[in-house]
Amino acid sequence: MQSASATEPLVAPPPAGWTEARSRVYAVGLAGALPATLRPLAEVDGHTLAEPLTTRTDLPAFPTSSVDGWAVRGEGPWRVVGRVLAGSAPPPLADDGSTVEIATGAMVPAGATAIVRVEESTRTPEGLVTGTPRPSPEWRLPGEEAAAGEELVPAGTPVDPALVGLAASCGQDSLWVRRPPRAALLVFGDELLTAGPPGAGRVRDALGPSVPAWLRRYGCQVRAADVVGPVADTLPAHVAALRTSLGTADLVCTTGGTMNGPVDHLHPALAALGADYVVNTVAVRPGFPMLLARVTSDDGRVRFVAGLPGNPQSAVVALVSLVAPLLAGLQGRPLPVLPHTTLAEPVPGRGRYTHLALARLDRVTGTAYPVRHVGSAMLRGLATADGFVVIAPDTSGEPGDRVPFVPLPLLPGERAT
Ligand SMILES: Nc1nc2c(c(=O)[nH]1)N[C@H]1C(S)=C(S)[C@@H](COP(=O)(O)OP(=O)(O)OC[C@H]3O[C@@H](n4cnc5c(N)ncnc54)[C@H](O)[C@@H]3O)O[C@H]1N2
Ligand code: MOO
Repeated sequence: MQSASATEPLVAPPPAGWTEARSRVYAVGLAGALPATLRPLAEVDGHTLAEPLTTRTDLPAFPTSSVDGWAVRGEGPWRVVGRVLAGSAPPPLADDGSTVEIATGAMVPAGATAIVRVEESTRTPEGLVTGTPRPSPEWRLPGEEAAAGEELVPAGTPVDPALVGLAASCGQDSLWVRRPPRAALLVFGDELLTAGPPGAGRVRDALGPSVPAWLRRYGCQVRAADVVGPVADTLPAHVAALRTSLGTADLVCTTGGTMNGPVDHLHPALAALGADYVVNTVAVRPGFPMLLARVTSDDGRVRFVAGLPGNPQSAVVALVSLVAPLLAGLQGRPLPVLPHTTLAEPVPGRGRYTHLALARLDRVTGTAYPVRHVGSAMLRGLATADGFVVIAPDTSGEPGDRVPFVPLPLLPGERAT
């Protein structure tokens, strides 16, 4: 591991290619994956499976009637010898010509040869049951869905409500999971206003209110107290703010100060903290000065600082490029596979840089349309886009080209109109 004292600048590796940066950051996140803990089912939504989900029994665990009716043995008419409701283990149906009334979900008694639906049965005046069973079985066999011990879902899968329900059906009371990462945000820039209209050389802080929301959509926990800024444009203030945030957060995002301007203190602050770079600058436009650094504390605990460039759209490019793969690794999830989309219109390349170009997806065809107002200082284009099309270095995008697409972490219903 590289380290540096406060007096020597950090050794800056050359710009990483965008694809390489994604996979490097992911691998480093995975190597520092959050600890696995055993949590009750009611608390695991949004966590990540640290062990595969297995079933403790066959599913279903017993032959289960799928209808209300009569479990019969042999040929009818059948003599009624009892009733079996869901929730108990019935005695066997011992004699041909006998039947028990059965409810949906009840265990089918041993010896039953068919089930006649109640609406397809009749009672004789003597109380015997008649009817014709359907040709296909009316009950579910043990192991039809899964066999005892079978792995149903691999480790690394995000836990969602469907998975929680499945785990309960499998007889699990708790699961080994990795928790959502804790993230913090430090906003740098004395020129930033936190209220009112911009003017007279000052701009509104657009990232303090929005980056925590993006981070939450990537599954992070971000407490209001962990959003700090603007931090004063001095090195001691930067170092102190980073040190405090790193005390509780797994990932501290910072905005601004990634370059070498007169008040850009991020790099010297990282040096003062003994951080080492995972990635320092990425050959992507916009967002080139983005970085990810790693801070290892005396107890061996690893935490990360993601330096998001100050230009607001560039900050979001850094989120999708570095922060998303890092978070996947930290949670033990797979590196997100990028879907492909077809370009509806030309998209220029950016020479030897990868170009991440904001685009909107046609909901019906899945085709990508570049949006307008996409300068790195602008957010207007972002607010209408679904994500970014990826134009590889030394290429340009032509209509009909299939290109990777980096989605924004939008929720169902957003961008629907
Ligand atoms: N000499 C060079 N200067 C710059 C280069 C370069 O290659 N050589 N690269 C430019 C690029 S690319 C970017 S991106 C920015 C990155 O700058 P920093 O990360 O150091 O950010 P700042 O200088 O603090 O701010 C840049 C810009 O963004 C505005 N800003 C910052 N924070 C916010 C915020 N929270 N909300 C809204 N706007 C914000 C800030 O006012 C500046 O206009 O560097 C270029 N310079
Ligand atoms: O690429 Mo900067 O990141 O142009 O805004």
